Amino acid sequence: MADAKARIAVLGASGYTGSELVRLLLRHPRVEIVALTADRKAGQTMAEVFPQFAPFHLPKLVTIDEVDFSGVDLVFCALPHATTQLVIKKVFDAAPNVKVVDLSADFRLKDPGAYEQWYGHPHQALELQQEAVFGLVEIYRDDIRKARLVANPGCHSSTAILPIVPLLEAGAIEPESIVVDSKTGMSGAGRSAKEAMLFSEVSEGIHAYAVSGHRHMGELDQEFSKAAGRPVAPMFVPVLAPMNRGIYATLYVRTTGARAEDLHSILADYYKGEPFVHVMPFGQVPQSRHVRGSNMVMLGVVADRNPGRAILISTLDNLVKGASGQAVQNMNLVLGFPETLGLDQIALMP
Ligand SMILES: NC(=O)C1=CN([C@@H]2O[C@H](COP(=O)(O)OP(=O)(O)OC[C@H]3O[C@@H](n4cnc5c(N)ncnc54)[C@H](OP(=O)(O)O)[C@@H]3O)[C@@H](O)[C@H]2O)C=CC1
Ligand SMILES: CC(=O)N[C@@H](CCC(=O)OP(=O)(O)O)C(=O)O
Repeated sequence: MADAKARIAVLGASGYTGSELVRLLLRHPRVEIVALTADRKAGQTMAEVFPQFAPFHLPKLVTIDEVDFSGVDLVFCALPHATTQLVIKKVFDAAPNVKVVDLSADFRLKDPGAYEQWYGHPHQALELQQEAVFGLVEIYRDDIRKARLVANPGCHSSTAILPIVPLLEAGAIEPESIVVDSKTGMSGAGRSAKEAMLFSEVSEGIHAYAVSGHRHMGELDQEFSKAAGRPVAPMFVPVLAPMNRGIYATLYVRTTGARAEDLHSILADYYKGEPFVHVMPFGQVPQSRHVRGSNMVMLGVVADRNPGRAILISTLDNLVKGASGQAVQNMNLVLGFPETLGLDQIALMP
């Protein structure tokens, strides 16, 4: 784009990922927010819903039907799963040249059967499902630059795919051995979460959920199988931890003969020069607070006492690199901006 600012709409701005987008976009030098939508909160101002935005001039929250998409360059869609398919179809009908970055799970799975298996209903926008590009920049950068519709990956999935895919591509780990233990903060459940997310239900404790099959398994199967060149079905258990933000995954693998140090070298080479993936020195362990509020992913590789096994640690902020930061990174590529623009936040510590 020339020097004019890109006109941005955020659908679902009254939710957690939508408001995180607004936080990031307000500091982005090449964009202008022209529309913000909500459902139950339509008619309110952003400052009424999120007082931290009171000092900023922002459009009022409206319903999606009130947005004129012909005046928009890029739409972020931060709506619940399933709602999104029909909304994006309508957006493209109204404005075929608009770009869309979708934060929901609706366009991540390429195989319609896999979508139906994990989400319980047939996909309602099959052509768009095939058109969408999986929005994990470090793996699909070139495809994303050319995309009209980018499907931001899930937060658990991003955390696991980033350390595992390079190792599978290198043939350095046994695909059948992968175990992903992924702890998540509560904001992952969204702002309209119900009783199970109350402070009194979640604080001072920790528990696994969706143990017999979490829908992000579909994304892991898809991306791991592609990297390995054959079907892979990892073990994956999500765990809810009493923190607001963050995904902290410990991943266990058996190697195909490589030492843990070799796995570390593969990851360090793969992510050399990547602005948002930091591979820690061998044996060092990142913490979730090292990435909180930033678009960074931190990876650690530790040797197991058994030389044929290794432990990987991967952590990111579910609302930044796991959602809205990743989405802005995608927007930067789609609109031809420098990839890191507006994403220079350093983690909040403590
Ligand atoms: N939270 C996270 O860490 C992550 C979330 N995601 C995905 O991003 C998307 C948004 O998640 P999140 O921000 O957490 O969700 P929230 O529940 O916090 O926000 C949902 C937003 O969508 C609006 N909305 C709800 N139902 C409708 C509807 N039927 N029509 C139009 N608008 C509607 C809500 O409006 P109102 O407030 O007025 O009801 C709100 O603005 C989801 O698909 C989620 O899976 C992806 C990665 C990480
Ligand atoms: C704590 C919690 O409930 N987390 C959500 C994951 C949120 C996310 O990133 O995934 P989607 O974008 O696919 O919704 C879950 O496990 O379903």
